[in-house]
Amino acid sequence: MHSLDQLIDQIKPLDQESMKQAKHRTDGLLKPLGSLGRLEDIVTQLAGIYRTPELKPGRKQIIVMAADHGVFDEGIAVTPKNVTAIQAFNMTRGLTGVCALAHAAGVEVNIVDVGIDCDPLPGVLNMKVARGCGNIAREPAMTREQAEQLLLASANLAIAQVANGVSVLGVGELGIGNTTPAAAMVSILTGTKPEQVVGLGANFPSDRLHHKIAVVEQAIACNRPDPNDGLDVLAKVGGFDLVGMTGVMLGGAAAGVPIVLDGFLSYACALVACRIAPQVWHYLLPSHLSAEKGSCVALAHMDLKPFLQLEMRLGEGSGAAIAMQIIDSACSMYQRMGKLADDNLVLPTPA
Ligand SMILES: O=C(O)c1ccc[n+]([C@@H]2O[C@H](COP(=O)([O-])O)[C@@H](O)[C@H]2O)c1
Ligand SMILES: Cc1cc2nc[nH]c2cc1C
Repeated sequence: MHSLDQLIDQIKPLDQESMKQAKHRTDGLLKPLGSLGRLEDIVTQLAGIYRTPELKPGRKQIIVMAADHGVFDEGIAVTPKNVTAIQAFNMTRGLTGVCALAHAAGVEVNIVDVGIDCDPLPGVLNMKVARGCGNIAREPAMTREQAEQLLLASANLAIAQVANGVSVLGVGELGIGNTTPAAAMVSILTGTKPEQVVGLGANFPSDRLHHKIAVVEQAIACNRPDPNDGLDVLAKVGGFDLVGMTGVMLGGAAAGVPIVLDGFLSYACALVACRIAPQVWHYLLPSHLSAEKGSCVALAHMDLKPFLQLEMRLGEGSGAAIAMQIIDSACSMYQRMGKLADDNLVLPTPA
């Protein structure tokens, strides 16, 4: 995809005929109508996304976008900044939370450096824009051109994965300090005050939360992003990891596969992706409700109801990995259950 307009044009509305056929088939399965609840909705959505009622299993992959944030210098996180690089490397060794959960779900993890503050890491795809983005409390995170180019490159990465056989994409991230820009994005895109969406991230002390709120307020006041212009929001108060995740959402939708969300950072990106291309919404599948403050505000704004509530707040795509098992369960229901109409409602005649 060469331009953002082209990318947006590529995202089609879901195929209504396939959805109708999938729903009809699900209604005819050996169960009371509607009794498998949201599993039934998932199948209908998948049929609309894949544009066929014949659902075939394919590869599942989580793309983890990793980057550092200039706003770290404002003292908004307690984790050392180099943990972004260390954890990105640990992804390649299979040691992180998402790696363990993805293993259980038969999901691939694809780790991408879009702006970690370190030299390129072995085994990590290098799409580094810079070693960390600008400090949003004092300047834009990046230029509009950088945001647009990274958005397109990330969308193209997602499209290439689909061309190589991936049929379900999940989003994940790594970025010490990234709950600060994400809170700014959620605040702007939902019209909610920062104090209602700024949370503790990775264990920020609650008695210093007022400082993190003040930094988000300062970022918004200094950059004045236009809430109607998603790219402006990303460039001014986002970060490279957040642009990367948004690009994967747009690219995955353009390539016609479902996008499984993860935690708070993914909600901020989904909000901006829907602002850039409202049709993306139909391709999104929520996973869990992150424990991060602001999660309910963001999800409610998009009318997305998470499947799971596990009090998780790790990020990395950990919730997406678990939700992919729910998608597999929905497909298994659709493919393996007997039909109401067959001779499945009779007992064998006694010999
Ligand atoms: O996924 C979530 O909802 C989530 C909530 C809080 C923190 N995190 C992770 O923790 C890091 C950001 O936290 P912080 O405190 O450094 O802004 C980043 O690497 C995220 O992956 C993730
Ligand atoms: C150890 C650790 C792992 C993470 N994964 C995502 N964010 C993280 C933050 C920390 C601190």
